[in-house]
Amino acid sequence: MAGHPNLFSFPTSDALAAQLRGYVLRCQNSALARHGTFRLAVSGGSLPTVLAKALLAPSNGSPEDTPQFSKWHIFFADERAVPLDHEDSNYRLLNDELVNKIPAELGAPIVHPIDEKHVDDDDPQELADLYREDLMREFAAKDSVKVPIFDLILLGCGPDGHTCSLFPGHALLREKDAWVAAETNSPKPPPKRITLTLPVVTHAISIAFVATGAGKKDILKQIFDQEEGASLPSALVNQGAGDKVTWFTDHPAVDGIAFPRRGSL
Ligand SMILES: O=C(O)[C@H](O)[C@@H](O)[C@H](O)[C@H](O)COP(=O)(O)O
Repeated sequence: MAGHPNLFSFPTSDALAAQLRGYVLRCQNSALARHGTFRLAVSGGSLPTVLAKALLAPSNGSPEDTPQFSKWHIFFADERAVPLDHEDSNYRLLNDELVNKIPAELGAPIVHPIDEKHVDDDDPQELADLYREDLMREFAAKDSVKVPIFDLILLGCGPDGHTCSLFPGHALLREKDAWVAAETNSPKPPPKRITLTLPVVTHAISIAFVATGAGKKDILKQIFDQEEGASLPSALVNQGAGDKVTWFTDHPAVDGIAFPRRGSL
């Protein structure tokens, strides 16, 4: 994949949110021009809160700066195998932080949750298979496709370098064919989850990470600056998707990273 990921660092959370808004809306606008809908996937963690700050800010009134939520299909980059109203649910988090706060005049997105009937299964494979079927309906209704091509995937990066529910050293990192995989042994609780796989993540048109705070400094240094970081899940996204990847960070998170970084998009 051509090019290097774009690493941006911002002085404040307001500055980051403003740039993230512009980026997401550019992704939206080109997706709507291409196929009339905006298909994205989001992670859990701190991402939904930052995304809400970005998207619920007032528009400057231009069509380009307006989220057209009724044309959005939101999937989950990863989800925990818990009921949808559980405090660990990424669906609940996204609703609480963003979806339930969208003003009526901006329309409502279609959000694609996991199938709640299977959250108590011992093995989350059925959950993963059902989520794949949902993706098939959206991405492969007319033509068969090898992988779904999301317009945008929004990711977090854990302090161990994980992203989605793809954890360092897990066999899932070698998955080549499946779209959605089951994780039964997540080091970050809860242990049972489903996740998009690396091929799906790296085939997206655009991929953005949001990683802030001094707690991310050591892992970002490994991911960007050190060979030992090359096998970390977040680094594998960088390698697989190159300059399709944009990192939104703050200054404490990139403290000590050697190569130049740009301050605004
Ligand atoms: O559901 C999850 O657990 C997340 O999707 C996970 O991959 C998250 O994005 C990272 O752990 C970063 O989390 P923070 O943004 O909170 O650091």
